[in-house]
Amino acid sequence: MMAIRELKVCLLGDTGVGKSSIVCRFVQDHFDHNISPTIGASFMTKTVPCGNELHKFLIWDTAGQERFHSLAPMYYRGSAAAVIVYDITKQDSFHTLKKWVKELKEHGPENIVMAIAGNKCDLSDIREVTMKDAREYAESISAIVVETSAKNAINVEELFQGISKQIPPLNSHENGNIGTIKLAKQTSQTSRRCC
Ligand SMILES: Nc1nc2c(ncn2[C@@H]2O[C@H](COP(=O)(O)OP(=O)(O)OP(=O)(O)O)[C@@H](O)[C@H]2O)c(=O)[nH]1
Repeated sequence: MMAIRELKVCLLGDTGVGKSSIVCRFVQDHFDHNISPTIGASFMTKTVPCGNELHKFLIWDTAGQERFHSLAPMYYRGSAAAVIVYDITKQDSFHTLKKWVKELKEHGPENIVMAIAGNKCDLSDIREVTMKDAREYAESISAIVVETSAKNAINVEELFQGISKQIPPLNSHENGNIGTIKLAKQTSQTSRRCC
């Protein structure tokens, strides 16, 4: 018997930074050059082992287009973690990320784990955001930070592993409102929905 913990995770960030592509790489190990912009939000799950627990990520991939901004609270409310994504080749997207962090701090769950993903690191020859700037900023807000490439499958697993490690274990006194607890056989299951 192994405890399965359901952890709501949302992805936030500018349109086109690669949120859906990161989720698609993580859940389906697939990359689509012609992926469409998300309308509203999309949902997928993936279960991964973490120590003697299983973490079932309930992943809400939000739409980055400004017209969907007002929907975001539905997805970050009750989230154990937020993955905030920017595109390393677009300084503007790093600015948008900071706005999301501010919103999360003001209106998000108190103990939300924040993970910053600098996506498209396969395009580092045209980067506009340095790793140093990203690290310093992440440190200032106590967030995890990693550069990813959904395209080349770089650091996507590591991103979610990093989140898993930041979630206090079940026997911790701090586990308050970060997911429900179920007992189940030791199976690793992945629910796949189209992205
Ligand atoms: N080179 C490169 N391109 C990527 C990468 N990740 C995503 N892309 C491309 O970037 C574009 C946008 O990707 P999406 O995953 O739709 O971006 P999104 O953040 O979900 O966008 P919205 O749904 O509008 O919020 C697509 O053309 C992807 O193929 C990456 O790691 N490297």
